[in-house]
Amino acid sequence: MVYIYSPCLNINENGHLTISGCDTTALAKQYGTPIYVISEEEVRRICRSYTESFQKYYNGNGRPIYASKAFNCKEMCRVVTSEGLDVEVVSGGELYTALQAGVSGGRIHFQGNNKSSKELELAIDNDVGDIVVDNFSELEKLNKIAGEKGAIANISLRVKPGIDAHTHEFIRTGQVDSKFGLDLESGEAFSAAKRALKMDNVKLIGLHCHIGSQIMEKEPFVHAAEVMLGLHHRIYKELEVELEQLNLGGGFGIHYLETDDFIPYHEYMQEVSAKISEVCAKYGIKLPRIYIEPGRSIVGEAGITLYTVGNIKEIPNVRNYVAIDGGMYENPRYALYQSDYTCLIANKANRPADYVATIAGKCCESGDLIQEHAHIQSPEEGDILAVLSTGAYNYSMASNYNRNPRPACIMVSQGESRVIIRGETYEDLVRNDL
Ligand SMILES: Cc1ncc(COP(=O)(O)O)c(C=O)c1O
Ligand SMILES: N[C@@H](CCCC[NH3+])C(=O)O
Repeated sequence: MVYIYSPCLNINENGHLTISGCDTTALAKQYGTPIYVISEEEVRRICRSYTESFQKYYNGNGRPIYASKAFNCKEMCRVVTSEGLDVEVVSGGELYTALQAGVSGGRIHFQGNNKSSKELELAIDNDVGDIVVDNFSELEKLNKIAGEKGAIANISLRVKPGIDAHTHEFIRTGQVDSKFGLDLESGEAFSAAKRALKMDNVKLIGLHCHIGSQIMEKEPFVHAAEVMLGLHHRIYKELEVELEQLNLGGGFGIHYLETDDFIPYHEYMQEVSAKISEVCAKYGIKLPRIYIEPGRSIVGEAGITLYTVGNIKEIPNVRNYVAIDGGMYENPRYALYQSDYTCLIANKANRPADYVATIAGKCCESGDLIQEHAHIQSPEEGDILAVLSTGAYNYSMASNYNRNPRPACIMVSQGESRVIIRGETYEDLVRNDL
């Protein structure tokens, strides 16, 4: 049998996979396939465990921020903010979505390594509480735009702490050779702080770092906290400014396979908070307000994708291709990172997973695979295939490649389901064509 690791998943008396009490085969029938399904309960449970950790380890002096790039839509913004989280956005589009969902500007943190003037204006016009400045050019541009609008923008500085986390090279961001942020070691980040503190239309409120994504160990996070507090302290000592906040980013690993061995996030929280207290005591400085910015660990395991199995091509001594009605257009992660996934036949979930399959999409591309060497139940055309842990970076990275309409997204809770993003239609695909 396939190992079902998320608490929102189960197998019912018919041997069907369920999510938040909904039979996945019934969801596939009601809404069609492919579809993304997200468990609201699971998202809420994880949000709560983060907020409880903040209460426990920081006495509430800080807050988790949901990194909405993992999965951004209006309902998701509503769900996470109703649980007390702030929202991080990384583009004008994500910012607009959060605002449309009713998130107040003050609860939004705006990231991005190359924000346009238009995006910065949108942020200032909506009183975004924390614009995370990536580089000198952006700092000057923002000061000018804020000045023209008679505003003072609250900013943090995105710092590269020089930490090389062990994860896929495409999703590592804290090392010196990175397009993100201001370098710590060369003094670039300190110089940016000095410059910002002299500006009339920005207010420097904090520092930010993010070392990468799907990180399984806690040491790089603990190290990053220590290094960042070193800069915080240097700014205090040499520039006589005690910054209000420190954002240590996201990046906590989740299950994609049964064998994935990552540290549960409350353990990160415990060790990082202990290091922060120790370092602050050593420097004799006040504890800044602490933020973290998880995306994947909030929504990743809460989501699955459902497909209908199409043709099956068994090539003797080569491999078995099991074609599905989705592909790299709605989940490009295998094509990009050869990322692992657990797959199963949802209508045969209690049977042995003794068939080795390559799950192939329907795009015109040989690399359009969702998984290779997947151990699934013996498939037949018309079966429902479920791919687990697709809540993060699937819908948000989807495209219309081959003019495939992006699938709908369904939210489920306590046996009930509702559409939170409508599936695109062919008319949607030609809407902007002239
Ligand atoms: C600046 C920033 N914050 C937060 C995140 C969220 O990371 P994750 O989804 O791995 O928690 C990312 C993505 O890696 C990021 O670039
Ligand atoms: N999109 C990536 C991670 C990048 C995280 C955002 N900085 C993934 O699917 O794993």
